Amino acid sequence: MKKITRITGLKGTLRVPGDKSISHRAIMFGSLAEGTTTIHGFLKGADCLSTIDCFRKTGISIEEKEDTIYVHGKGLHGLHKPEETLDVGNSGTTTRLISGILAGQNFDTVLSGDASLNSRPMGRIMKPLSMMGADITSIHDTGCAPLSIKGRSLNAIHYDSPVASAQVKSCVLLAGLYANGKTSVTEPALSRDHTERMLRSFGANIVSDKNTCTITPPETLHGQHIEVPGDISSAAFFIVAALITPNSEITINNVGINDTRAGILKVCQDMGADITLLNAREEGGEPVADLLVKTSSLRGTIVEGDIIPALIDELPVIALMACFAKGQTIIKDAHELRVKESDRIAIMTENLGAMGADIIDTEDGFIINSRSNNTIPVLYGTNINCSMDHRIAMTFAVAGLNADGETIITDSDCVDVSYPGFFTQLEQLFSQN
Ligand SMILES: O=C(O)C1=C[C@@H](OP(=O)(O)O)[C@@H](O)[C@H](O)C1
Ligand SMILES: C=C(OP(=O)(O)O)C(=O)O
Repeated sequence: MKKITRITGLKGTLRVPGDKSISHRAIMFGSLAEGTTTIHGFLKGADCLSTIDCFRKTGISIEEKEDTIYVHGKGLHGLHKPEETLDVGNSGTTTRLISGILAGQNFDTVLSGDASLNSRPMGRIMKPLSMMGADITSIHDTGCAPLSIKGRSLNAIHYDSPVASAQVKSCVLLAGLYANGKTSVTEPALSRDHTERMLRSFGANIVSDKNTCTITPPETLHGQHIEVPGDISSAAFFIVAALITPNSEITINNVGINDTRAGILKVCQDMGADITLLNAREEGGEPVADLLVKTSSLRGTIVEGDIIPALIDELPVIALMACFAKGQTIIKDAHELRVKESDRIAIMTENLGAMGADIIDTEDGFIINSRSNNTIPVLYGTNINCSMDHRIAMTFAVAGLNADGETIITDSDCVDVSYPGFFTQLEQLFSQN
């Protein structure tokens, strides 16, 4: 449990933990490669630890020495049948990506996670995998995990995905490693492209053309060194905190700003935010920069269309930011928020409404108005129900810094899913005033 109260400003420099999406993929692809993959900057959040645990249970040795993770890959056909159910914890990424890999093995597995994970839709991967000839079923016939996967040889397909989801795209591409020809996926808007970039660096032949990418099954993948950039989805909480809290100026070093992830920077710019990108560079095949963020006078905007996949996990904190912007903000085309760790549309509307914000939910987003003509509306602290959803807990920690009274976050430990140490780093920025 955490109690948060209003602060007078955020000052200082920080580095956020490694990117969650890249950390998962480094373990997975390293396990399937020949030789050792070394990973620097790996995110030791609960989700990525679930990925490590699953691969260890399939016989991969993964060690940690002095902040580097060593994955001793056994090649594309080196995994073993696990002796028990693979526990995917709270992690949708682990579940959907590993399913693509397991579908093409010569053994059977069962995957299961926590209550939230086991209520998230898996039909979206069961459908394309079944088209490839995979044997994957929802054990309780709910369309959700636990999943039973009976490994077998797979057929190459072209899949037109109805949803812009990197997890679906990656699942199909990973199954494509084991298919009898070229497998391609077309998505309605481009989702994060870390799988394509990293698999290419491991030696796979992947061609991307607009919203379609095609994989030719490789003979082998080769172990790599991966430098994991800071996670922009984690940086987002500090970006918004500095923008909406008076007297703030912070620098966030080493943030991944891949175009397919950095939609929040575009939205902040549209809202009039004062953010400067410093030292833009490329590290380990991913664009990275340091971000200088200052308190800003914000205006409302419309967030919709193809940018949504590039900021999907940031929408809760963007909705909070909109409460501090002059005028109206409309967020739409974000139906996917309803099937994350919680229904993030419902939970944001419930909690921001309880704090006094003018927010209504729509089928696929929110409409948010400033509460008054003042640029600084008043939010009131209250008890936050975050349904064990890490991004909701962190969003309301930021809200509480700008609310009257106490904001109480009961399930605050859930931040460990993607950001262990979040509260300590946040506190360090206000103790420096
Ligand atoms: O591929 C990934 O690493 C992720 C993809 C996104 O999910 P969807 O593919 O369901 O949009 C995102 O929300 C999740 O946090 C991580
Ligand atoms: C949706 C998320 O992750 P996942 O789908 O991997 O559980 C997230 O981290 O916000």
